[in-house]
Amino acid sequence: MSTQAHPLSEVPILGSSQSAVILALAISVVITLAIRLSPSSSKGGVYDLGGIPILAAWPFFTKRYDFLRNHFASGKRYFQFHVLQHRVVAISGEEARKMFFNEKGLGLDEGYRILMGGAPNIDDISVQPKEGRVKDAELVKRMAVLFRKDRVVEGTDRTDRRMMRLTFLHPVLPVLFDDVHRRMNDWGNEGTINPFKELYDLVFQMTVRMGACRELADDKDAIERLTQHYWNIEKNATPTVLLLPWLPSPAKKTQEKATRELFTMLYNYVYLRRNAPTPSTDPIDLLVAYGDSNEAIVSVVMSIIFAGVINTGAGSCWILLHLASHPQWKDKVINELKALVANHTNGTSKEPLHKQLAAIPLHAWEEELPALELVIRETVRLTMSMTSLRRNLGKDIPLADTIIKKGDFLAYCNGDAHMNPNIYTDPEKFDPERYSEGREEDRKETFAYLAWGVGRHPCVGVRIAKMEMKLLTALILLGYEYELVDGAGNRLEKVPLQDRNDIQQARPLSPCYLKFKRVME
Ligand code: HEM
Repeated sequence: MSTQAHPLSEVPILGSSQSAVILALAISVVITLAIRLSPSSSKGGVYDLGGIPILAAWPFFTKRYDFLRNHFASGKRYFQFHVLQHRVVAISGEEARKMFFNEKGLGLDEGYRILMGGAPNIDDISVQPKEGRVKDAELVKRMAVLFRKDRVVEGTDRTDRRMMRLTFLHPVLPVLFDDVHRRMNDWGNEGTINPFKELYDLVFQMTVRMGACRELADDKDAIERLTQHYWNIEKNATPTVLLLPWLPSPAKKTQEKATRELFTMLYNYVYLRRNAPTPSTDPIDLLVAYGDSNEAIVSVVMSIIFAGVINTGAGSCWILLHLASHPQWKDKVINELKALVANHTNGTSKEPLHKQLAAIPLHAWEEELPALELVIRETVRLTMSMTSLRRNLGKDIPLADTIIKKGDFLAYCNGDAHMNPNIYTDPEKFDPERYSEGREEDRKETFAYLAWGVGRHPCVGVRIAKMEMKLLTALILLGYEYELVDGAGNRLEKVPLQDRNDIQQARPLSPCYLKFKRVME
């Protein structure tokens, strides 16, 4: 393994000393934008919201789901508004959806980076990777290799020769079970947890194990700090930061500070692994073997952790919430999990639950839990009704009687399909049976089911995300009895509605906790 010095001081990270100049510049740009008033109009089949651009765009950043759905409900099929100097076209319907997910020139990353924020981005701290940045498409390839099935099970890799030298037989699954079990022990035998904190913490733990290195995954305090940095970046992705990215607002400064600290923290682990006497099979070592610079590896690991935590965290929480209020599905899943344990372990084993579950082969987790698969499918349909974003990086694209030009943005609310009563009967209802043979509601239109991505950008983490959700569900359903309670500890019979404007964490509209009692070690 090649060594690389630890010149963190050499990494050019800009401070915020230019604040005063930037502030003056920002104010003048805001004034310029604010006076660019235009009336609303309909041109080329696209309705222009008009008005003061910054005000017209504001609800897109504060209540995105309501903003898009309300405009479409009022009869507009396509409408546009401006974010900074950029044109954003919001689209709906099957034809536009097909174009959105299939069109080659539409870039995913730029869409999210500029219109969503919330993810750490080393551009915010002006780090210059010495050997160039890992391109978005390359980054996705790196992730795909790290999360291959055979690596999860036994660590072999047949397609990538550089990685092959380092990927020995090293099953990750038992380590994940150990990690989660150890952290669940901290809950005690009885109590109440906020799933949107505790389960997200467990998902962070698993994602760090899957996407970084053992030194970090074994250090609970370091993961706690890392988690804090991520939430600081996410919580401070305010409309001001997104609409006025040059304004040195407190939120922007907090984001930059968190990104810098996150970068420094991960950089130290990359340095540690690169200079370790013997390479391991951990993801950071594999990325070192790929030949990437320390800075590039940090940016890959940062993205893996963000992509890995956000949706898996929400999915894990909502599976438990929905099962609590649908006892027939809960029983079905529990029976299925018990059968899985009985079929794959020694029925008389005195091993603790997490050890028994860890002994079950991955293929059995993937193939022998049909009811849990349906529950996951339905849960992610409901949680993933957020907005997909793209930027046109290629040639002009015709839409209605208008042209989506290079540099324009497109926004498609997945709720247009997922919450469409013509596709999904009673779409707000949790009804895992809707996918079963004979009903197959998700096949009524092209790309009617978008929860794992479709077309050009399917999710590369789907396999590991499903495994993580199954692992958590199994440990909780078999190891604990639980019910839903509100903030005052009163039992909730019905699951609260999801706040669809909570675009990152997908929390419920009213507080909801899990009251639990341990029933099996
Ligand atoms: C419940 C968990 C998850 C859900 C529901 C989910 C869903 C999605 C969806 C809908 C997309 C497409 C977005 C779009 O078209 O705009 C996507 C893309 C992606 N996902 Fe996931 N995801 C999950 C977990 C993960 C995990 C664990 C990872 C890896 C660490 C991951 C990595 C990615 C990446 C890298 C892409 C972008 C692919 C590309 O640019 O071509 N996801 N995911």
